[in-house]
Amino acid sequence: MTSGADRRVAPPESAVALFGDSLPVANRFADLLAGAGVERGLIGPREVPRLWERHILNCAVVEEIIPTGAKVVDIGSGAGLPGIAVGILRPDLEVTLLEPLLRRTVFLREAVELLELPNVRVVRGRAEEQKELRADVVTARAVAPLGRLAGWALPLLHKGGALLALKGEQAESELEAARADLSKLRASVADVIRVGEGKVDPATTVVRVTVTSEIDRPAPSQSRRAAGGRKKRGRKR
Ligand SMILES: C[S@@+](CC[C@H](N)C(=O)[O-])C[C@H]1O[C@@H](n2cnc3c(N)ncnc32)[C@H](O)[C@@H]1O
Repeated sequence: MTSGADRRVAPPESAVALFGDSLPVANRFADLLAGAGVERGLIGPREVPRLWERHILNCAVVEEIIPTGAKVVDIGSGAGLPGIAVGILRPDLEVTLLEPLLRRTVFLREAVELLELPNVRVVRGRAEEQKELRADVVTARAVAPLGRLAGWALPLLHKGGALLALKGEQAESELEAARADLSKLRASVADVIRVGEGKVDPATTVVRVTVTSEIDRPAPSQSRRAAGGRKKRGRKR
């Protein structure tokens, strides 16, 4: 994978302060995005000068509202945002990068290996098709409108878990527009919060949707039927 050394963008002071001892790894990630990320079309070349502020730092600060040791699923990770940025900063988290496109999962697997991130793994697939994945926190940036995203994310969450959707300045109006959809999905409370104040400018706007109910599990008789399709006829005794 090309390192992007020729397009290297020096980390700003804010990155030095935020990443601390992890700065060399974050720096390697920035180089990968500027190199292979641009060459393979995962990041636009015009993003390179603003890789740190607009992408890596903007995403990494979400860690502020992720509990210690949480299982995190990053839906539509793309080039690893926010999943890899958060995984670098928080080795206590178990991060799954969920991405359907092969080209992107190849990049993500190479990046995770090169950056030596044992707490980050890559799963290829669409969020709405996941049967086994469960999480304490789901993150997503620039993947889908809030109502649709919540429809994919909420079934993956444990009770008390939260979807953290990184949104721009339209976050409040997007949340209002999605309230009816949210109320149909699963009992939840939603708010808009700003994270990274004083660390990144502008601060990152997050719509947080916290689930307050257990995951609906089909009753055993229903699940047997669902698994087998038609109801099995027993031999008559
Ligand atoms: C615009 S990109 C954003 C990538 C990254 N999150 C970022 O902020 O740079 C949207 C990503 O969502 C992925 N995606 C689209 N539909 C998806 C789905 N149903 N489940 C999971 N990922 C999906 C796409 O393949 C793409 O990588």
